[in-house]
Amino acid sequence: MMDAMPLPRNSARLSRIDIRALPSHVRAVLGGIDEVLVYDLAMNVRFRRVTSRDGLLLHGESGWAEAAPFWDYDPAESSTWLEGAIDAASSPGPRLHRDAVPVNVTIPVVSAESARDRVIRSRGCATAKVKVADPGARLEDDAERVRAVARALAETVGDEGRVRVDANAAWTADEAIAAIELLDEAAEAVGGLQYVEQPCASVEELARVRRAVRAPIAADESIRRASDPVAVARAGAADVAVIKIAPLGGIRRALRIGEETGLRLVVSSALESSIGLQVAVRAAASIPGEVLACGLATASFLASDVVAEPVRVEAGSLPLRELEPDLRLLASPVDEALRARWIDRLDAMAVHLGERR
Ligand SMILES: O=C(O)CCC(=O)c1ccccc1C(=O)O
Ligand SMILES: [Mg+2]
Repeated sequence: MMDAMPLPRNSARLSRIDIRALPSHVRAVLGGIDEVLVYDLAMNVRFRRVTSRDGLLLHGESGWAEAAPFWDYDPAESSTWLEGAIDAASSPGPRLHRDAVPVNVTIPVVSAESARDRVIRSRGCATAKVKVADPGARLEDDAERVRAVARALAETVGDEGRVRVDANAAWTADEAIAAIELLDEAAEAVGGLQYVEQPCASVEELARVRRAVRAPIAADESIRRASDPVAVARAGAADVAVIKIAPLGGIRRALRIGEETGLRLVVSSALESSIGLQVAVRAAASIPGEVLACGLATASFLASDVVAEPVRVEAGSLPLRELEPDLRLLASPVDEALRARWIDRLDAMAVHLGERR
């Protein structure tokens, strides 16, 4: 008889890649990886230009991990995501210092009313990160959204409420200085902005903005997409380092970079499935001492997930869990063209990784 368990609604798609059929240079890079899957998930919100997520899930001696570089990352840049996933699936995990990690609720570019709603339904997050400066968005709408979020937090968690914003490098230095002044004021109900993430693209602009505004500055793209991820810290251009585990090459490499910056750390997601999020939770749980709320509460942006029970915020934190993909999803395979694209991409990433080793 066929498996009688019904598939979840809005089902994710999942397919297997036969490792034995891969070229030897790819198999050499994969090392002890004994399972490679391709997933394809819809998102239920537009996040910048991203409306769906697809990627690879890898299994090895230490469990499951994920490599899901966005399609605008070239093979060289993407190869660090693969490196990190192979490392996480193959190496013993880090020493853990806590069994749950505080997280921020992430507020996409939505109406003020919907933003308020998201804070209230955040399952106890005292910190909110508000996306601002989306292409085509108006600063006044950003300010209104920040104000709604700050007020909702002040009402629900009082003094513990924190609001940070993320501009994804959209502003010039002059635009940033003016916008931050306005948004800092909009966050008045929680005492102003906790920090502004990546207001401008370059380290020089960040440094200039940091000198000109009250709010602290966090670096994200300046770390995650830079040839020298520590340069922004050396230049005195940031107060906080946003650490994305997958693009920075996995738990150990990412945390080493974080430590080298000497800045306060926030571990944040790259919109991974629950498998990748759980690797990032493990990384955040291994940071000794205080951690700021991490940007890992993004599973709710996925319309479906690759595990039977997606990671879920509890009392403002994500608990540590061991997760594995729901293999029943193999009954709804990804498009063959997408699977072929990932096989090609795996090859291209492996070439870069092989050369670096
Ligand atoms: O940090 C968060 O709260 C959520 C993650 C997030 O914002 C993000 C997710 C995918 C790609 C880029 C970013 C970003 O921080 O810019
Ligand atoms: Mg960011």
